[in-house]
Amino acid sequence: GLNGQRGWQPAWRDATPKPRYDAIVIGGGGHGLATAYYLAKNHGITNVALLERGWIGGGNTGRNTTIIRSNYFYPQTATFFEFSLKLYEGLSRDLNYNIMFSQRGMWMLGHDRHGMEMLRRSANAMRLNGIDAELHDAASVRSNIPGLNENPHFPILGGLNQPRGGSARHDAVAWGYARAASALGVDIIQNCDVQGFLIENGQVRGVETSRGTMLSDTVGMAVAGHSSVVAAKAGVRLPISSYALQAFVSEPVKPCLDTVILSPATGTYLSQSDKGELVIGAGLDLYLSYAQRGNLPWMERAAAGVVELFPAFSRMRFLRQWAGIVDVVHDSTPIIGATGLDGFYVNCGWGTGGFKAIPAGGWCLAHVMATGTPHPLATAFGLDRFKTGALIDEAAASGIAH
Ligand SMILES: Cc1cc2nc3c(=O)[nH]c(=O)nc-3n(C[C@H](O)[C@H](O)[C@H](O)COP(=O)(O)OP(=O)(O)OC[C@H]3O[C@@H](n4cnc5c(N)ncnc54)[C@H](O)[C@@H]3O)c2cc1C
Ligand SMILES: CSCC(=O)[O-]
Repeated sequence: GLNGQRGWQPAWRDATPKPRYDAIVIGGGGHGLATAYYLAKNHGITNVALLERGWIGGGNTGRNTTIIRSNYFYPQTATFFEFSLKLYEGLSRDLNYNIMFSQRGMWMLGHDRHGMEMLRRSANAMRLNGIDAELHDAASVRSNIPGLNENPHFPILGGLNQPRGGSARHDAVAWGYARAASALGVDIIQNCDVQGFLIENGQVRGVETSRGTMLSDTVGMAVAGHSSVVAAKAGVRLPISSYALQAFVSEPVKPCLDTVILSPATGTYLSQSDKGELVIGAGLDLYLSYAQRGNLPWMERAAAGVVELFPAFSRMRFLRQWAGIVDVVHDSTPIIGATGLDGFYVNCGWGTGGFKAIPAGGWCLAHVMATGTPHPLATAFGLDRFKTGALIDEAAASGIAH
C-alpha cells in the first residue's frame, strides 16, 4: 500500500451514518464539501455529516468547464470572487492535493464597439476593486492568442485579460476537499438522498434520508440546481429557476490553446484540458429542466461559435457532450445564509458560475452555520434581498451562458 500503509487506503472514509451530528451538510459538490471542510478547519466543528444522494462531484462540480476568474462588477461580488480566487491560489497546498490550478489567463474578447465598452467597464470595475485586469488592442490579443480568425462577422477589436484567471481540475477540487474534510473527522456519506426535514417550533432538528434519520440543529444545503426542490421539503421557497447548461469536449489533440477564452458575441467559451481535449461551453437551455443531458441544437451552435473563432478547429470531432442543472437567480448573484427556518442555511444561486466560487462559498456557509451570523463577505447575499429589492445585478459578469 501507499507509504507502507496496510492495503489500499481510500481518499476518504465511506462513513456509516450516526444518529446525531453537530452539523449536517446536504450536497456532495464543491460547495458542500468545502463547507464541511471549513466547519472542521476554521471552526473546530468535526462531528459533521456530508450527505450526497449520488457520488461526490457527480453534480455540476464534476460537469463544468472549470473557468476560474474574478472579473465581477460590484464591490460585494468582486470582493467575494477575488477572495475565492485567492483561496484557489493556495488550495493545493492547503488540501495537500494537486487541484491542477493553472493561472493561464482568462480572455474576454470584444467583437464590436458595444462589446469593447463592456470590457472597458469590466476592466475599470476590476481595477477599482483591486483586481488584476489588462485591456488589450486587437494586435495584442492576436499576439497572445495565435490562430484567431480574421472574421468579418466577429472581428477582434480587443480583449480583456485577467492574468490570474485560469482553470483547475474539477474532480480534484471535490476529491481534495473530501479527503481533507474526512481526515478532520467529517463523515462523507454517499448514496444518501435527503428526503425530508425534522422541524419543531420553527427550528430544524434533523433530516430524513434514504439511509435513515440523522439529528442535528444545524443543517446547511448546497445542492445547486436542486435547491428549490430540496428547500421545499423544509417549507422554504427559493427564487431559483433550474436550467440545463451544456458543455462539450473534443477529441484530444496536441497542445494548441494555452489560455481560457470567453467570446460573448459568439456565445462560446473554450480552453484546452491537460489531456488535450478542447473544453467548450455554450449557453443555457431556454426552458426549465432537470435533464442532465445535451441536445443537437446546442452542439451545432457551440461548434459554429468555435469555428467562427478558430477555423483550424473545424476538422476536430466532438468526443462527449453533457449538461448540468444550474440554479439561476434573477440578479445572477448567489444566496448564502439563513432561510427563516432556524438552524437551516443555504448556499445556492450560482447559476452558470459557481465553480470559481467553491472555496469562498464553502467558507461563508461554514461561517454562518457555525456562528449564526453572515460572514462579512456574504452579508449582501442574503435571501432577504428579494424582499427589500437590494439586488446585485451581475448578469453581465456572471458568465456568457445566460
Ligand atoms: C456545463 C456547465 C459549465 C459550467 N462552467 C463553469 C465555469 O467554467 N466556471 C464556473 O465558475 N462555474 C461553472 N459552472 C457552474 C458550476 O459548475 C456550479 O455553479 C458549481 O459547480 C456548483 O457547485 P455545488 O457544489 O453548489 O453543486 P453541485 O456540484 O451540483 O453539487 C450539488 C450536489 O447535491 C446533490 N443533491 C441534490 N439533491 C440532493 C438530496 N436531496 N440529497 C442529497 N444530495 C443531493 C447532487 O447530487 C449534487 O452532487 C458550470 C456548470 C455547468 C453545468
Ligand atoms: C459557464 S460560464 C463560465 C464562467 O463563469 O466563467
